[in-house]
Amino acid sequence: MEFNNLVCTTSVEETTSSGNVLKKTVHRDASFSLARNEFRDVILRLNIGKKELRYPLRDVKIHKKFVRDGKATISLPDHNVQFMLSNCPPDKLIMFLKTMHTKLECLKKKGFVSERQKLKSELPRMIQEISPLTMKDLQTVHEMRAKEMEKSNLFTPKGKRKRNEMDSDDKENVAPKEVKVARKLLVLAGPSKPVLAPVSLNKEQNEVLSAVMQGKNVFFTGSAGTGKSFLLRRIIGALPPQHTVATASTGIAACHIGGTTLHSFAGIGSGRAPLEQCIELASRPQVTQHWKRCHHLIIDEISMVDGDFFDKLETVARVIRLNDRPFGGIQLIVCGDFLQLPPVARGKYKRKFCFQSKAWQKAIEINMELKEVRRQSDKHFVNVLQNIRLGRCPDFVSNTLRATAQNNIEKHDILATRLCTHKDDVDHINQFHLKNLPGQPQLFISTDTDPVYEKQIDFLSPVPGKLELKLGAQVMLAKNLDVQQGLVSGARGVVLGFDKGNEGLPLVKFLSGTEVVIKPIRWTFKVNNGLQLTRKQVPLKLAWAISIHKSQGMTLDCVEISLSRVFESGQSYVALSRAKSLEGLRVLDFDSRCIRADPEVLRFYHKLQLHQRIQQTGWTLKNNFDKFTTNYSTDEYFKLNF
Ligand SMILES: Nc1ncnc2c1ncn2[C@@H]1O[C@H](COP(=O)(O)OP(=O)(O)OP(=O)(O)O)[C@@H](O)[C@H]1O
Ligand SMILES: [Mg+2]
Repeated sequence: MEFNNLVCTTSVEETTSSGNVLKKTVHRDASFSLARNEFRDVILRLNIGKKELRYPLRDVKIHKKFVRDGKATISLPDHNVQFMLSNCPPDKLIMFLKTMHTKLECLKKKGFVSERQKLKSELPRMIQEISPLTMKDLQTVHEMRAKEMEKSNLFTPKGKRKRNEMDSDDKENVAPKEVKVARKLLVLAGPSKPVLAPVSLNKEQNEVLSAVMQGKNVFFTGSAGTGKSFLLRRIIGALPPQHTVATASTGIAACHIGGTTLHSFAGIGSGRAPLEQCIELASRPQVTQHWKRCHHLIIDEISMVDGDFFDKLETVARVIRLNDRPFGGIQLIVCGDFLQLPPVARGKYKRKFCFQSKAWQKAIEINMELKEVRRQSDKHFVNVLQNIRLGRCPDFVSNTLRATAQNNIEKHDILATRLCTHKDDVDHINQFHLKNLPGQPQLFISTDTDPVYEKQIDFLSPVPGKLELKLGAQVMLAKNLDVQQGLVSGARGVVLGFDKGNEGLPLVKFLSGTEVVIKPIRWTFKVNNGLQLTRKQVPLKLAWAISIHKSQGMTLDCVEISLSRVFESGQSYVALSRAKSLEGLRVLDFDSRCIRADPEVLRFYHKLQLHQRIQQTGWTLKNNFDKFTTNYSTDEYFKLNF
């Protein structure tokens, strides 16, 4: 990601030396960059229209509490000026601030060239773009911080301990923030690479990102675990937050990408009312405002979005935005896997997938496919899952899955999570097991923004407002706490006790063997009327069972599946593909009849691949027509919309 051209809205405040604001101007299309002059000073450049302002940096104060929302304040007391940045792509802003801070720290270590020396200098004048952060920069800052720590007597001679004698909490607390950042970056980058090179996306993910950044309407798909949601989070981080709306078809999936549900954004209720009524609903001032402000609409788990709903959305967007282009000119970034869960069937109506809608044909410009599976590393398991995805069940697939029935996946008293086809079963299993545990239950009640929105928060939140736990309760983490320690969303554990010294918070042992007291954390949910709802709660949920529907999008440690009541195409695939490994999976009653893929979806994917092959090989339709049309009539072939 190019870090050194931060386009955003900025308010420039000229201040007195005591900080009083003398003058304030707001610029919508400002751009900040960092540069060096002939004395190696770090220069902050601000471009407003044709004007360029330059500020050599010495003392900088950064307020970054809302950096994830694309906002920050940079104060330069030496220059009596401060900049309030907003609508910055969050990831870019973070990189920019890190670079500015680290480069300045390094310069402080080397020492500034004095004004006197500058006056005497005969160096030719020059200004050049600053280089990206390197490992050397980080090491310099790391060393400086360590020295500062020593100086500030945090390591008193008496209390001095070797690092490996500390427990993990100590390590986290002792490391200053900069060192933690440095560590993280050290892990991400190879030793000789600039640290801010695009680090963690693979080639195909980067291709999607670059199509998105070119403003194309993109649909990207791929099997379960190919990193679609992972990539979406990067895409969200690269777009201006005020104009970007991240949504998903379900509350849980929306929570994975820090967004809201598509229905909540659309503001047209269930979308089943006649079009005129939907338009009326969307014409309410607050809803209209959101539609107008949205330039980039992101939708995850598109497979569960109903095609008719998608069509209505498209018309509503055009009408409300008074713009005839598809979706009223909004850029669409859509992802999901149509071979996973389909839209919920509505009575006698025939199910319509999104790709069967007129809006889809009109709007989607580029189709891309991620092929590298990241969730599972075992090639054999990946192969089994690929067959299931396509509704195939050759012998090696059924043999492999049947063999898992013998798997002993219980460890450290942590039982496998049962994935259920029906929600009622989930509640029943969890409550039954909890009740049967001896001891008093401990209740954890969330702190929500406003009890009035409890239902809405319940729908969006991955954790309940009232969480009842007991010693021995099977639990699952609902948020990434420490990726390196394996404390990620979906990680399985068991409650070992309640820490009296810590407000009675639950002490949980995880499969990795790590034992941690789980503290409440805050979730923020954006809803359509501009409100930000929050819930503060212990990030745990009961995990004897969860529904397959809610598991879509998740990565799970140890799962047990009974497929006998599967009723949807794709349901078995979603369930099985949550497991990270065959060792962490137990299929109780495998029956090849429960492996089903929707023929319409298969046809859609077939066409998609056909189209990609044509593009890749550059073959002309005319010369190679026969090779591609084995499954299609000529008519059908020419109807291909790719
Ligand atoms: N480039 C990457 N580098 C490291 N890990 C990755 C990368 N891409 C994906 N992952 C990891 O792979 C796992 C699966 O990713 P993710 O949940 O985004 O897949 P998905 O395609 O959205 O799956 P599903 O279809 O089940 O929703 C996650 O643990 C994620 O962190
Ligand atoms: Mg996903």
